[in-house]
Amino acid sequence: MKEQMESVILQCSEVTVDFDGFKAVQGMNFKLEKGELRFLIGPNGAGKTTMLDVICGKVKPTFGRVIFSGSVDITKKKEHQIAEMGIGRKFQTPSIFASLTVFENLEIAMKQHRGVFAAMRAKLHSEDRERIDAQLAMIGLEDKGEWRAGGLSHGEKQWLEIGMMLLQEPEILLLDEPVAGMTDNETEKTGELLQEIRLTQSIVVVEHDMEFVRNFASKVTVMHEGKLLKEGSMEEVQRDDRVAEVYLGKRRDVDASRSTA
Ligand SMILES: Nc1ncnc2c1ncn2[C@@H]1O[C@H](COP(=O)(O)OP(=O)(O)OP(=O)(O)O)[C@@H](O)[C@H]1O
Repeated sequence: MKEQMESVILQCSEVTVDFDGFKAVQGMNFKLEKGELRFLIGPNGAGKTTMLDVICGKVKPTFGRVIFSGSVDITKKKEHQIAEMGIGRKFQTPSIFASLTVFENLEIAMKQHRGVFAAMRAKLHSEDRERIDAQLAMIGLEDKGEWRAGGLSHGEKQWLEIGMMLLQEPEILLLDEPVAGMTDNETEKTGELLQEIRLTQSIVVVEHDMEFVRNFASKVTVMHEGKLLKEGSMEEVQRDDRVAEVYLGKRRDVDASRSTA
């Protein structure tokens, strides 16, 4: 039992979000294990992004608890405190410094994490440089460290931002549609990157691209109208009649070709 508790990194219980009388999320339960790569899917307006907003503290729930790392209820914490505790959020639009190099972007992310004194230190230690080089290799940009970040492709910018997040050493990464707008090749590489990250961290991905989900998900959570509709493997989710029903008219999302709708 104790072991089971320790393997849970995030537990959301009965989370409800009310926007002026409209319940975007209603009594949502969500449990994430350490090292999980979880996909959160559902039709438009299901409440997926709002759930990510709750977990990173951008939106405060009107009811419910979000327990991080077994003990802390983060609904009581401020957004920056939650980030410092180890929950990193990546939004759809990359927030990189376009005029700086790829290496400099990573350097800033690392120094931010270490605080203001480190940020003022002019010189990078050799171990810092090694850390950044290792990060560059992990995100597949080892040959582009000296490139201006603004000159990267869309997919590469997304990877750079993921690399910047990783240098802040989060325990959970929250990603909102990371492969939207990517080529097939970039999408595949992103899936492989997420598989590598989950060896050391936990990840929640909100995603509409069903082929991507099928290829890389082990467990999928389906939301509909602010509630949990179904949770299980992609096969289980696809076989579920209620899931098929909520996707009716959008069947291609669940069944067939790539969609980034
Ligand atoms: N700040 C807000 N004020 C009022 N309503 C909101 C606010 N943010 C979201 N909503 C509404 O809450 C519902 C859930 O939105 P949310 O963005 O969480 O859905 P989603 O599942 O992420 O959808 P999508 O896949 O289209 O991004 C929607 O009906 C949306 O219009």
